[in-house]
Amino acid sequence: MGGTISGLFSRLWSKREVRILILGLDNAGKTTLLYRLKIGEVVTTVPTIGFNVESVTYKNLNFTVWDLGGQTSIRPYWRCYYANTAAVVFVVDATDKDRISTAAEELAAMLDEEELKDASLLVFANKKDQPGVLGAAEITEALKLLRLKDRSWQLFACSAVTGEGVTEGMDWLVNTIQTQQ
Ligand SMILES: Nc1nc2c(ncn2[C@@H]2O[C@H](COP(=O)(O)OP(=O)(O)OP(=O)(O)O)[C@@H](O)[C@H]2O)c(=O)[nH]1
Ligand SMILES: [Mg+2]
Repeated sequence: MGGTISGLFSRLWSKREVRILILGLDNAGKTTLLYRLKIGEVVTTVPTIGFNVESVTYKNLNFTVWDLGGQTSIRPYWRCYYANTAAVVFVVDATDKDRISTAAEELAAMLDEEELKDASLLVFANKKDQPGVLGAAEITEALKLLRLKDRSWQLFACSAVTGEGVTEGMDWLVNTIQTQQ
């Protein structure tokens, strides 16, 4: 009985806030993704100075989704948001071949952080609506994802603009978070 009650409480508690961070370099499409999740539409964005935060209900889970600015000068502040994060959605601009290595460095530094050791990782290779983008295999390689240890991760190609691939990624995330709780 006690187990049932505490199980119920933990489910209620987890319903209160599943905290998700959307991270990635500037111009990756994080804010576009956030508002696609929130309102299902493409919004006109400006570079994020600071953050946007929205409550998003997806498949009966209530997420608090933080979209942090990705500019070089803002990245040092990402760490202020790491505590109690269930999952990181790392958005890569698949058209940006020149900066994939920078994205890889930022990802590696982030995953080294103790506060994120239990966080799942969803990588979105964004802007797949554009021609000649980096493929999933190339991004997996560049981000060294196959070397990740003790981490639930998955990569999906998507377009925050057309919506293609976003549901597939979010479904994986919901399943992963639910099985971990
Ligand atoms: N073609 C295409 N453009 C996209 C896609 N997602 C975002 N963009 C565009 O990329 C630009 C940057 O998008 P944002 O969502 O503002 O990028 P961000 O990652 O929030 O950038 P910062 O706030 O500076 O960190 C905008 O012009 C978007 O319209 C996509 O899937 N396809
Ligand atoms: Mg933004």
